[in-house]
Amino acid sequence: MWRRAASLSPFISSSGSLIRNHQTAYNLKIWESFTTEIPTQVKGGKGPFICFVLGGPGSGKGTQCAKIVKNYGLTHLSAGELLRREIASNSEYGTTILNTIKEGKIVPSEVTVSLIQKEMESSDSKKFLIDGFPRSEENRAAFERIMGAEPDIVLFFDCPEEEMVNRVLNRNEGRVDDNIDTVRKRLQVFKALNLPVINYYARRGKLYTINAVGTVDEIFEQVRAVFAALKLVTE
Ligand SMILES: Nc1ncnc2c1ncn2[C@@H]1O[C@H](COP(=O)(O)OP(=O)(O)O)[C@@H](O)[C@H]1O
Ligand SMILES: O=c1ccn([C@@H]2O[C@H](COP(=O)(O)OP(=O)(O)O)[C@@H](O)[C@H]2O)c(=O)[nH]1
Ligand SMILES: [Mg+2]
Repeated sequence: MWRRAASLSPFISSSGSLIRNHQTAYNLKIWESFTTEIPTQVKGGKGPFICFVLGGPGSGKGTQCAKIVKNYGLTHLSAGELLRREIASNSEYGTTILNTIKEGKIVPSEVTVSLIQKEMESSDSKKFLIDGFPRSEENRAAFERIMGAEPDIVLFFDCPEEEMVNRVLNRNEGRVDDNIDTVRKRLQVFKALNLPVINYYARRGKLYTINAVGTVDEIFEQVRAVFAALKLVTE
């Protein structure tokens, strides 16, 4: 079992410097994201803790998720990895998914949500880190509708485009979408479809913006402050 404290720690609520003074690469009105209360769960506290991890391609989502898993024991579900696994398994949607990823577009919500749903429902975990999803308002609505759940918090790794492009082009994981043409398309999709989701969660007081420039450890210190403030306790 795990639980959360009833309010944010003084560290975040009094100084708030980690998030409050940060000018985002995309000029988001992140002041709206501030809340002095822990976000309420739509499921009355009965469902698992859900953290969505958002950010452009190469912003460091996967890298930071690995550290969150190590330090806080959340179960990591990367939507992109689930889709790549589906391609590798030659499933009925494999070719469609592959072509969509090559184009930097977004796979139909039903496909992605059903993969996430399968993972969540077959797991005993009570805390999930959902990485790279939702990528559009339609994705978000489909998750809410199908899962009957909302995230408790959303981390946004905010990174300048030039840095994201450099990281993607140097990633060396042999991905079909890590090339300059696809990454340019992915950045357009990110701005057009993913930023509105990020803004939505800012308005809902669930967004924690992390400055994604710096060393992996420096960035993780900001993440640690968010989790410390939430007092996620594993019992
Ligand atoms: N803070 C950082 N500084 C420089 N390179 C980084 C940093 N964080 C991650 N990377 C590298 O950038 C690339 C993209 O990181 P990744 O975690 O895969 O991002 P995302 O999942 O957001 O696309 C990887 O090669 C990773 O090793
Ligand atoms: O919910 C998702 C997650 C990923 N993708 C597709 O998978 C690609 C790679 O996603 P991933 O999260 O692995 O990329 P990252 O942002 O980590 O580089 C995206 O560009 C999309 O084409 C998608 O359609 N829906
Ligand atoms: Mg990733």
